[in-house]
Amino acid sequence: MKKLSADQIEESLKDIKGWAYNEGSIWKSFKFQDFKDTFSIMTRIAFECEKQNHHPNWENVYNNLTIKLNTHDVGGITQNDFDLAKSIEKIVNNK
Ligand SMILES: C[C@H](O)[C@H](O)[C@H]1CNC2=NC(N)=NC(=O)C2=N1
Repeated sequence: MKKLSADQIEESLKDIKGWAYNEGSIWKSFKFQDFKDTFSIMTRIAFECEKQNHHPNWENVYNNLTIKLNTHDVGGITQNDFDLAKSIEKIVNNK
């Protein structure tokens, strides 16, 4: 997988609402109803990550979930990060 340039990252971010680039990752914070909802969505995301063999850095505090994506294999952002971000949006938006 090829590392994306800053311009390519900027362009790809336009397709995923609420995601931004910071310090080597693309990231977004989510807030859900309660812990049960949050963890259930995390479980669904986890299965999708296994399918894509691409895994998030994430932090959960009660009903808050912050997800940071990067490709540690290449030390940057790749298309894999944007593919996973789009899948996460589908799961979160129940599509
Ligand atoms: C060996 C294994 O396939 C790789 O380490 C995969 C697994 N999941 C991964 N997840 C993420 N986010 N970045 C990677 O570079 C990555 N690499």
